[in-house]
Amino acid sequence: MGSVTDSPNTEAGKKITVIFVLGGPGSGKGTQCTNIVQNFGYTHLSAGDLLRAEIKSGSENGTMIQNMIKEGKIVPAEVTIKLLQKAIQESDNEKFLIDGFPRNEENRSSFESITGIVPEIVLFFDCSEEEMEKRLLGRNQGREDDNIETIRKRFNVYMESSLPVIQYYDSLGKVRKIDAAKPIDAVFEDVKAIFEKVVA
Ligand SMILES: Nc1ncnc2c1ncn2[C@@H]1O[C@H](COP(=O)(O)OP(=O)(O)O)[C@@H](O)[C@H]1O
Ligand SMILES: Nc1ccn([C@@H]2O[C@H](COP(=O)(O)OP(=O)(O)O)[C@@H](O)[C@H]2O)c(=O)n1
Ligand SMILES: [Mg+2]
Repeated sequence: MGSVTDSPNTEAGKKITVIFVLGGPGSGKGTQCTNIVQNFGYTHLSAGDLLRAEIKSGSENGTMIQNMIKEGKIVPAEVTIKLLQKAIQESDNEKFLIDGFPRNEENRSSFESITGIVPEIVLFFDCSEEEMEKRLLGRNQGREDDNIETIRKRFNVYMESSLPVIQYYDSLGKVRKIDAAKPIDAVFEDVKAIFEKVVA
């Protein structure tokens, strides 16, 4: 599992396409991934959802993950990558949206060295902190990290650790930046224009 093979994007014997979906907390990553799945046949893998499911499953890492999420910190890459690999291997699909990952340099470099997978493109949902804060406070999904104290910590982590990853992919010409401050439908119009150009 997870071995690097001759073909860069091969996992568990199948050729796969990966698109990373990045942007600040509350920028609309999950919302737009749902739209993309319905229109373009990708499978949505949210790193945050996989980590929250791991807590619920009673896994031995559950308490550690829960504490990290409450503090807005990034869980060690090894843990998140195992969950992503398992989800990829269990899926019949070959096209994946990986949402909320990689969130720091350790996520990025470990994923690349462990799986050998490089993203086709990176979608970047660009939104002001003020708008993201408003959305997170109104999200109403009962998340323990959607409170103002943790939100501020998540914004700091985003600025310090996640933006440099986006800049790295930008230097490789992979980033497709989207104005995420617009209404959901208008953002999706821009997303569609990008996907219509992706050769899958
Ligand atoms: N373009 C938008 N305009 C207004 N609200 C939005 C928009 N996109 C998403 N939302 C809302 O903002 C909240 C955060 O969206 P979500 O997709 O969960 O973001 P992320 O996964 O990036 O944290 C949700 O309540 C969602 O319904
Ligand atoms: N690659 C990742 C993604 C999320 N997480 C953790 O999960 C939390 C929630 O991530 P998420 O992607 O569900 O959050 P949103 O950006 O959707 O609001 C993060 O604040 C981190 O604590 C992580 O540790 N590593
Ligand atoms: Mg999300």
